[in-house]
Amino acid sequence: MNTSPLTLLVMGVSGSGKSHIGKLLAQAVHAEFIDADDHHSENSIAKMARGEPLNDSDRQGWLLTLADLYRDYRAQGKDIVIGCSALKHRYRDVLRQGAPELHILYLHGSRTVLLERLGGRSGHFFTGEHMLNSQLTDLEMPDETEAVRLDIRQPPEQIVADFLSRSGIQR
Ligand SMILES: Nc1ncnc2c1ncn2[C@@H]1O[C@H](COP(=O)(O)OP(=O)(O)O)[C@@H](O)[C@H]1O
Ligand SMILES: O=C(O)[C@H](O)[C@@H](O)[C@H](O)[C@H](O)COP(=O)(O)O
Repeated sequence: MNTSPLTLLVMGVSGSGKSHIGKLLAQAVHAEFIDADDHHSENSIAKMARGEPLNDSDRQGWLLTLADLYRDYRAQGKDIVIGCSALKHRYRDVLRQGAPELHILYLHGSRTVLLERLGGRSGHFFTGEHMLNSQLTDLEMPDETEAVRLDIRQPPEQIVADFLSRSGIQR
């Protein structure tokens, strides 16, 4: 059995279920869950609160921080699940700098379902429809060699079970 620390990423646009599924996945493998949203700079949070989408330069330091988190957890022998949009190939390359054996769950959904999900959520700093549009424009979907892609219309428990079986993770 492989005992090296698990490094997992749950990715997708806003409303795809990264936080919800990421927490369930972390429970299932007894790992810690980290929400990338908790690591945005104050500037980025203020920018999103004004309804302005983030750009590459806003995301750069944030992604490096997340890569460092993967590195720290690996160094301590601890399993970690991060929920992060990780929209572009080069963003995921930054994350892999801290986690060379990153297992990725890509949560895929239509714009219609995503908007429904965002509409059902309250108390979150990210709400605008045009912000979702911007993320869908930025999104560079991973292919099947990079990630396990699952449909967000499935029940959360099913998504977690399918991901674990398709990525061959046993914990
Ligand atoms: N597979 C699913 N089926 C039904 N509802 C879901 C599913 N995944 C997430 N949700 C719900 O959709 C909303 C958005 O999920 P959330 O985890 O906040 O997304 P994200 O972190 O990607 O923005 C939440 O209300 C969450 O409970
Ligand atoms: O790359 C991005 O632009 C972000 O990840 C970011 O804008 C994120 O989407 C918001 O912080 C909302 O958080 P959720 O994605 O969890 O809804």
